[in-house]
Amino acid sequence: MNKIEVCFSPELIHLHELQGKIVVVVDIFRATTTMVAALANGIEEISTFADLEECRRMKSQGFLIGGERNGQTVSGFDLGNSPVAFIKNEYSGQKLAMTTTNGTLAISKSANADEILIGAFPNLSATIAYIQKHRKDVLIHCAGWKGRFNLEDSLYAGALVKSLESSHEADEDGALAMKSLFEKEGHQLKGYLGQASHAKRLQNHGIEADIDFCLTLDLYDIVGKVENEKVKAVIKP
Ligand SMILES: O=C(O)[C@H](CS(=O)(=O)O)OP(=O)(O)O
Repeated sequence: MNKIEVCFSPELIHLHELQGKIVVVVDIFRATTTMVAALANGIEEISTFADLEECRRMKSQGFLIGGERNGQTVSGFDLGNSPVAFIKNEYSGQKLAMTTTNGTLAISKSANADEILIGAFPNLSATIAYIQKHRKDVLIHCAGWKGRFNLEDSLYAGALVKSLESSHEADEDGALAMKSLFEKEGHQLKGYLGQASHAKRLQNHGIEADIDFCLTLDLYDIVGKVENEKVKAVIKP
């Protein structure tokens, strides 16, 4: 049986071994959900940047540039960090460069993993199917918020731990705790996560549609995967 564990913040990732594992990076609100929505709606590949100015420079190389700081679209960028911006296929065929507060940092801190997947509720089942097929130990890397624990990434971690229980043993307390949380609250994702502090921040920015989208299950049959430092869609797990 393989193992599954949870890291609750990029600040704690140094405590975990990444080599040989599939690392699932998750930032439900909103970076990884936005990446999955972008790929499912025709974006060819996504380059991620922790540094804002590096990301901005990609515009001159023909990239669409998307990003936020403190939840607000960066001045001069084409897009912010909203998954809903992609759902009408408007940017199909383009390459996206992206920088966000938490999600892109978690991806850069996962570089030593065997494989890096991009986790989101709208492609939860596809990601589960990919992991079941590839049979490796799994580490769920929650992006959290500015180094802190958050509810939404942790509940997603619980959903993965629960769904993989026949193939992956949760042998550490974080994974066991999140499985219990998902067993208790997973049936009412939108009700439970509506109280999360990041959901409230998004409400304050007037972007309730993003919350709803980020908590919708299984809209897409693709897996987001980092290949040669770009996030791409794997269509068939
Ligand atoms: O855009 C978001 O929702 C957040 C912004 S912040 O952390 O609330 O400042 O960024 P993300 O990297 O997607 O968590």
